[in-house]
Amino acid sequence: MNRNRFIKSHGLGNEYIVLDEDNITFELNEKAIKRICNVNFGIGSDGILLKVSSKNADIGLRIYNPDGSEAEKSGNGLRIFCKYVFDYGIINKKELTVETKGGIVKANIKEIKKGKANVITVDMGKAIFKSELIPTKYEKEEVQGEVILLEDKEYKINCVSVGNPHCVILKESLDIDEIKKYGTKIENYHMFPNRINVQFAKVINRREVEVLIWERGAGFTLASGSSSCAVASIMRKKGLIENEVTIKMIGGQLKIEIDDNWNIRMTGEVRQICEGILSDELLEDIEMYGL
Ligand SMILES: N[C@@H](CCC[C@H](N)C(=O)O)C(=O)O
Repeated sequence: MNRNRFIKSHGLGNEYIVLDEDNITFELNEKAIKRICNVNFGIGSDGILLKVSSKNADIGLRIYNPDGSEAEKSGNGLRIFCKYVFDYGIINKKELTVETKGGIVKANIKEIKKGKANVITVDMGKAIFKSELIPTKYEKEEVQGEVILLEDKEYKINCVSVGNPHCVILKESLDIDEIKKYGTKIENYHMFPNRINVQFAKVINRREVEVLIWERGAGFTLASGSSSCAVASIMRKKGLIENEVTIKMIGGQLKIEIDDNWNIRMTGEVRQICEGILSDELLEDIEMYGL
């Protein structure tokens, strides 16, 4: 394989660049991540997925946000990564395990189109509602319906971890400008020591939910797999939905299933955008300037 080869794919408009630890000639540090993810000075992406080895699973994955921070888990990231290892013959089976910082997940290539993985299911693990494990600084056992005040706005928040931390706000109507304005304030709210991903969610009916997303370390995105799992978990806990629900986002939709023990399964499409080589000039600029 060529040195510094990358592929770029998206899950419902949530885009990721995939790199292989054994195949890059530079250190994937904060400077490099920021520049590669920048749309003007790099390729542009909602994050980077780095293939690493694993002793405990078929393969390992590290997930980076465009601000250089590392995430424990990513739903779209996992489906994109599984498509990559399947399409490029790195793993030659339809059922595989992937080790992330947020735990080991089991994935299943559900639909293959022209020899390439198209629809993928991932068992994302359990929804965790315990405040300190999310983590939050709340002393209460769980953060459900807690009120926060942000300058001129009050929100009732509900928190959950699906491997990474989420803050779900139930709304009667969804406003993109509002999440763009308050997303960053909620992400960085002082009660969230590791920051948090934010969702505004509206129930359409017991099987359909509409969601807007503000991602930790990435900002406003068109879709998010772990956010979909988080929203479904909170809504299920409140008895607002059935155990199988379609999460509708700007970029597309995902099917989320939650069993009685809070195990979450996510199913959705992934599409490749392009593949290429990071140029020597880009690597020189990372070295010299960062972003
Ligand atoms: N887009 C992702 C979530 C990526 C990680 C997130 N920004 C975090 O910091 O936890 C998804 O599809 O789940």
